[in-house]
Amino acid sequence: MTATVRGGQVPTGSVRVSGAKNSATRLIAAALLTDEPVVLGNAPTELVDLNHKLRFLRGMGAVAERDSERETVTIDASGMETSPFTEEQDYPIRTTYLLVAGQLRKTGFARIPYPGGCKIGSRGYDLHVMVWRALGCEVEEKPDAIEVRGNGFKAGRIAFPISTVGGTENALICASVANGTTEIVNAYITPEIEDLIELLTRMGARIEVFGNSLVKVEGVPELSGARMDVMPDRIEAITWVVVALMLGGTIQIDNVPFSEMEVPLLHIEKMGVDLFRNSNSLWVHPGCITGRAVQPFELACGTHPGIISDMQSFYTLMGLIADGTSRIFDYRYPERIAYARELTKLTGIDAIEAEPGRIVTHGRAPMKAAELTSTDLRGSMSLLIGALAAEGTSTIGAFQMALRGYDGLPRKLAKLGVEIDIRETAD
Ligand SMILES: CC(=O)N[C@H]1[C@@H](OP(=O)(O)OP(=O)(O)OC[C@H]2O[C@@H](n3ccc(=O)[nH]c3=O)[C@H](O)[C@@H]2O)O[C@H](CO)[C@@H](O)[C@@H]1O
Ligand SMILES: C=C(OP(=O)(O)O)C(=O)O
Repeated sequence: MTATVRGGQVPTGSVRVSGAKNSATRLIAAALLTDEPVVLGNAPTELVDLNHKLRFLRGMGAVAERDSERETVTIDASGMETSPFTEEQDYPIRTTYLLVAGQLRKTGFARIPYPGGCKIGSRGYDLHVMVWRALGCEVEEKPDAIEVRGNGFKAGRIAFPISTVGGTENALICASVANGTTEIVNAYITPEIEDLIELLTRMGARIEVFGNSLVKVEGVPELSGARMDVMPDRIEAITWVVVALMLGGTIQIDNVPFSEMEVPLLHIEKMGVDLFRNSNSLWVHPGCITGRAVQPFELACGTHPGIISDMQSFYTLMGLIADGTSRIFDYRYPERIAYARELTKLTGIDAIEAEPGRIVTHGRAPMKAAELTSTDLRGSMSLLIGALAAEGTSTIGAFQMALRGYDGLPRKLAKLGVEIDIRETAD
C-alpha cells in the first residue's frame, strides 16, 4: 500500500481519539474466557490490527461482530472450537499469545502463530512460555506454531525478570481462569492493563493489585459476559498534538485520556508549548508555541507513566521543529531507529543522527519531498507527518503499517482538510 502525500497542507478542525489499539486487541482475547457475550464500546472498529484479531476469532468459531456506527465490538465465544490456526493463515499481529487461554479453556489444546507485530528489534516470547509452564501447561515450539496443552491452568507463582506488557497481560488472562490463586510478581501495570483488569473483573475475575507491581488472581472457573468502553488511545492523542504543532494546524482533539499521559504532555509543555484544555479536549494551534520556536529538549523513553517507546518517533518530529539540538534515548528498543533514517530523506542527513538507542536532531532544517518506505507502525505515521511538513509531493511505501494502529486515519485526516491518496501496491 502506498500513500501519496502533498506537503504543505494545514490541518484544521476537530478529531476524536479512538479506543486504544493496545487495549482493545487485548480485551478481545479476554472475551474468549466466557461463553456469554462481551460487548466493547468505544471500540476502534476500523483498526487493521483489531480486524485481524476478529478474523482469527471467527476462524475459531466464535462470533465476532463490529458495529462501526456505534463503535462496538461483540464477542460470543460459546460456539468456539479449537484449533483453527494453520500455516496458510496469515495473522500479522503481535499478541497471538493472548489467544491461548481462550482455546485451552475449551479443549485443553491451543495452537497459535508465532507473535508478529512491528519489527523494532528483538521481541522475545520466552516469558509467555514461562507463564504457561508456571500454570501447569506443556508447551511445544513447532516450526510454524506454538502448541500449548493442559487440563486447564493450575495456579502458580509468576515472577517477571523485566517489565513486560505482554507477559503481564498473558499472566492475568490465564490466571483468571486457573484453579487456585496465582501470584504475579513484578507485574507491569500500564493504563491499558488497567483496562484489561477492569474487564476481567467485570467478567467475575478476582484480581487484587498490591502497590504497583504485585498482583494476586484467584481463578474462577466460569466467567460471565460483560460490557465495557475501551480507554482512549494515548499514543493517538500525542500523535495529533504533534500533527498540529509540526504542520502549524489548528486542531481540537477530543476524547483525550489526560490522566494516562501527564508526563508525555509535560515534556511538550517544557518545550515552550502552552496546551489549552478542558476535561476531555485539547486545543493546539500555532499560538501555543510561546517563543520564536519550540525549545530543544532531551528525554528518555521508558516505562509508564513516562514516554513509552511507541511515542518515540513523535518526539523526534518535535526535535525537527525545535530551535537547536535535541536528544532522545530509547534503550527499551534501541533498534527502533530505522524510521529516523528514513526521515533524513526529507530533512537531509545532517538534521538527524540515529544510532541504536539514541537519536539526535538538529532542528528547523528545510524539508523536501522524497520517496519513503515505512519501517514500523509509529514510524510510518511519523513519515506521513514529515511528508505533510515537506515541500512537494512524497510517497510512503508499506503504508498499511500506519493503518495497523490508527483507527479511521484517512477519514480523520479528510475531516481535518488533509488529503492523502492511498493505493494498493505490491509491498
Ligand atoms: C515494557 C515495554 O516497554 N513494553 C512495550 C512493548 O510491549 P510488548 O508487550 O510487545 O513487549 P513486552 O513489554 O512484553 O517486552 C518488553 C521487552 O521484553 C522482551 N521480552 C518480552 C516478552 C518475552 O517473552 N521475552 C522477552 O524477552 C521484549 O523483547 C522487549 O524487549 O512493546 C510495545 C510495542 O512497542 C509497547 O507498546 C510496550 O510499551
Ligand atoms: C509496535 C506497536 O505495536 P505491536 O506491538 O502490535 O507491534 C505499537 O503499537 O506501536
